[in-house]
Amino acid sequence: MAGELSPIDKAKFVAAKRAAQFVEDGMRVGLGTGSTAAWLVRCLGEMVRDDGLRIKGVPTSSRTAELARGVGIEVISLDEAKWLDLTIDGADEFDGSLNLIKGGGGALLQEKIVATASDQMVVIADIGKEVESLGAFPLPVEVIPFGWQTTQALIEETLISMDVLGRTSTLRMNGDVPYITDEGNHILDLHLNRIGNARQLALVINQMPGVVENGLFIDICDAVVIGYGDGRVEVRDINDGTVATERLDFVESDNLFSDLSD
Ligand SMILES: O=C[C@H](O)[C@H](O)[C@H](O)COP(=O)(O)O
Repeated sequence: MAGELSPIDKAKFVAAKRAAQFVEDGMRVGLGTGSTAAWLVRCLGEMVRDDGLRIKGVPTSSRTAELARGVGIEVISLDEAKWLDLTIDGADEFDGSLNLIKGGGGALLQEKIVATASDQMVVIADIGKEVESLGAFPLPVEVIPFGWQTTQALIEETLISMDVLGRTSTLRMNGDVPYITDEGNHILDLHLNRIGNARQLALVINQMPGVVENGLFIDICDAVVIGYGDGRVEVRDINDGTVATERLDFVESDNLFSDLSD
């Protein structure tokens, strides 16, 4: 029931519901991963089922692919789509320039490839994800399993030489075993506290042997839809500088909202 959802879940839901309005008939859409993106996929599934919306979705993880198929969205690969009209995804942090940390759910690699292959990327997030400076959320870095400890040591040494605060990293675990991404890799989470120069850090990390990709999304996101627990949503567009706030009045009555609480 709607009343059982936390304010954060309500915020994620309204952000996703509002962002779904950006999706037009015939579009090829990148489908993000995570709890906020899952709301988006459900909203789009409802639009496909009830409004006859025809879209082709490119999922950014096996989890999202399964959910998208389950709600009736036609799923295609990025190679089939080649280029996307729009990608909508969650984020772990976003700053005032709409630079992001992503990968808290382990899907950063496919997410970055898909977002970069899109005309537009829209992030959906609850207001708690906004930060003045990126880095309080541990920065995920996808590394190949071969020699991961050597890669980790190299990353840590480099962070020290760059005088980046924090300097520790941990191998992400799934219970007692290392977490494995969809691409068969591991994730190192870098505990940095605050990232001064995110652009430089992203470039330096990606130059290291063993690193596949990092979770910093710089100059990729075009707009953010921010949800609040009371049903308000704010849409900020970095390209034209517009900010619009509205309240979605369907919160308590929406079928998805009352049926699902994941
Ligand atoms: O790897 C996961 C993704 O980058 C997610 O989009 C990110 O972690 C945000 O997830 P959530 O919406 O569950 O907070």
